[in-house]
Amino acid sequence: MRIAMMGSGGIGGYLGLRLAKSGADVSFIARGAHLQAMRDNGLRLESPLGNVDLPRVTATDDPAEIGKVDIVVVAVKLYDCEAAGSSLAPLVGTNTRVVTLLNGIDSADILAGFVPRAQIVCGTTYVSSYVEAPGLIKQAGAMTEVTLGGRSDPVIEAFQDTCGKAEGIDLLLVDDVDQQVWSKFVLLSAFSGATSLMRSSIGPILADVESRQFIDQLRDEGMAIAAAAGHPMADDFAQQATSLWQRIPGETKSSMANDLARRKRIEVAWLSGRMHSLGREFGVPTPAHTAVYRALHLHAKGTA
Ligand SMILES: NC(=O)C1=CN([C@@H]2O[C@H](COP(=O)(O)OP(=O)(O)OC[C@H]3O[C@@H](n4cnc5c(N)ncnc54)[C@H](OP(=O)(O)O)[C@@H]3O)[C@@H](O)[C@H]2O)C=CC1
Ligand SMILES: CC(C)(CO)C(=O)C(=O)O
Repeated sequence: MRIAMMGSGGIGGYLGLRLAKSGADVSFIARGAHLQAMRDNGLRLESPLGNVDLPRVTATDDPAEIGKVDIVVVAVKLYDCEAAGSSLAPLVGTNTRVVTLLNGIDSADILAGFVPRAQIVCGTTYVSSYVEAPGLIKQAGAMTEVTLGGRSDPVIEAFQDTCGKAEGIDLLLVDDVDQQVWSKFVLLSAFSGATSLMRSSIGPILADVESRQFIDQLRDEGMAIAAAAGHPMADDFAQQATSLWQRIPGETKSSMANDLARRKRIEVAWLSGRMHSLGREFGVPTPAHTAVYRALHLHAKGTA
C-alpha cells in the first residue's frame, strides 16, 4: 500500500513516521526548513510513548514526484486546505482514498472542489503533537486514537491493517463518521477557544471556578449549534466532554493555542468563528464563541 502525507507537521509527521517505522511505504509532502531537515536527517519523534528516529524518509514538496498512491492523508491547517487540495491531482487515481483529519467541519467540502467526493474519507484524531523544530515532532500526552469513516471499504480496511502494524496509532472505523466529526468540532472548539484565549493549558482552566464556567459555556453553545444543524450530541455529551478534558494531561494545550503562542496563523475562523457564523444562520446565540472569535481575530494571521 502506498501512502502520501499531504502535510508532515504535528499530525502528518506523527502518523507518517509511525507508519514508515513499521515498514509502510510512506512519502511525505513538506516544505521549507522542515522539508530540508527531513531530507538531510529524516524525522524524529519525541513522545511519552518512547522516542523514535527515522534517519531516512522520502520527502518532497512536489506531489508529481510521488505519483498515484492508495491513501493520501491530508494533514495541513484549515487555512492551507484549499491550496493543498489544488495540488492533490498527481497523487489521486480512481482507487485512491483521500483521508482528511483536519479539525472543524469544512475540510471535506473544500477538498471536494478538487477530488471526487466519493473518494474522500473523513476522520478525527486525538493525537496531540506539533513541530518542535525542523525535522522534530513532539507528542504531548499519550493519546493515539484516530477514527475514520469508510467501514467496509476495502482500501480503508487495508489502511487499517497497515496502521495496526504501527505503534502509536489506534485506528477505529465507524459507520457514522459525521457524528464523530461534529462531536470533535464541539469539543475542540471549546478546548481550543478556552486554551487559546486564556493562554493556559487545560488543568488550570478546569481548576478555576470562573474559567471552568467559560469552557462549559463554549461546550454548551457548541451543543446547541450541533443540534440546530441536525447533529444533536448524545444526552451525556456534556459529562463525556468534561471527563475527556479531565483525562487529558493538565499541561496540554490545543494545537491552536500552541500556534498562537508561536505567533503562527491560527484556525479560529473554522472553530469558534464557525460556531459564530452558524449561530447567526440558525438564530442560536453564541456569545462565548463570538467573544473568542472576535478577540483572537486580531492574531488570526499570525506574525511569525
Ligand atoms: N496538532 C494536533 O495536535 C492536532 C491537529 N489537528 C488538526 O490537524 C490539522 C493539521 O494540524 P497540524 O498537524 O497541527 O498542523 P502543522 O502546522 O503542524 O502541520 C501542517 C504542515 O503542513 C505543511 N504544509 C501546508 N501546506 C502545504 C503544502 N501545500 N505543501 C507542503 N507542506 C504543506 C505546513 O508547512 P508550514 O509550517 O510551512 O506552514 C506544516 O508543516 C489541523 O486541521 C489541526 O487542527 C487535529 C488533531 C490534533
Ligand atoms: C485532540 C486535540 C485536542 C489534541 O490536542 C486537538 O485536536 C487539537 O489540539 O487540535
